[in-house]
Amino acid sequence: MSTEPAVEHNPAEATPPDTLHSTPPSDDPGATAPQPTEPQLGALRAQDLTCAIGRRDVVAGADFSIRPGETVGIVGPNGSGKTTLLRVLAGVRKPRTGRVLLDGQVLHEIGPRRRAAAVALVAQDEVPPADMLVGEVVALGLTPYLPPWGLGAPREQQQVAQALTAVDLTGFADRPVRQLSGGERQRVLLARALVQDTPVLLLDEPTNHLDVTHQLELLGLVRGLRRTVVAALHDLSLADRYCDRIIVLHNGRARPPAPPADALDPTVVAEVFGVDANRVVHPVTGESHLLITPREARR
Ligand SMILES: Nc1ncnc2c1ncn2[C@@H]1O[C@H](COP(=O)(O)OP(=O)(O)OP(=O)(O)O)[C@@H](O)[C@H]1O
Repeated sequence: MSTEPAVEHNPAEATPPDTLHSTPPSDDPGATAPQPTEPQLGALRAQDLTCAIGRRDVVAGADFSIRPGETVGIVGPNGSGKTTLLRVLAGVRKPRTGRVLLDGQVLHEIGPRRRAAAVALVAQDEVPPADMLVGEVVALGLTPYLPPWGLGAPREQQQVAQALTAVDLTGFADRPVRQLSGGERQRVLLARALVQDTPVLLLDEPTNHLDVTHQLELLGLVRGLRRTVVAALHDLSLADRYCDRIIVLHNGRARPPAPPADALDPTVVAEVFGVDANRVVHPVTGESHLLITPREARR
């Protein structure tokens, strides 16, 4: 059967989900609790990447690096190429020119099984077969780690149950997919990607269909994972709040990843999206929020 080398990142050896950004340093000299180390895997590098559909270049000359464990947003108007770029970063679409390096290896030269253990993509509006059970869909994320016909072990069921709990779908494993709402289906697909336990997680519009509570929970969850996350997002305020850096796509180009305050500077937002952006301080939390308003609102 498969002659692919052993996977590099087996969930059986994976560290339990931990918070990358939120663990404060201990000031107790006697404290023995181990501090989480920075993730070692999941460095993505786009080298002079041109992504095309047919003969048309959708994004040209993209050149950037994403560090292991970073959460990077991709924003841009409709049709600017967010999905196309994500699919190239996932290895499911070949670039027209340039290459993607994953931990120094050319992504498109890695075999499908090993790639599936390294990169998970939650596509926009994917609809799993309606007659599958929720647990079966989530278990598909374990496929790269299993021997042929290896599904069904208690350990796998436990991993599926944990992932469903992480996306607030405890007890859904035996529900048919056809009985789910759009938002619940979206969270099942995220659970599948969680059990896939890859160093890199690519999300295409992950908050589509989600109510406001689950939008915030989902982005908080993925940001707390010790993984590299790249997410295409339409909501600039959410991108501003949850991303370490943001790539803005505009006129066929990808601006280099920059911290939200720079990437979503009011001048950039006005030029790219034609709306006004203002930073305001939340009156209760004191946090900075990006406020988007239509241009005519100021007239
Ligand atoms: N299968 C296809 N055939 C031809 N053109 C396509 C195809 N898929 C996408 N395109 C075009 O490629 C461009 C980029 O599409 P893409 O889906 O990557 O944009 P996007 O930024 O993700 O858009 P949205 O915000 O609407 O989801 C668009 O102009 C789109 O019309």
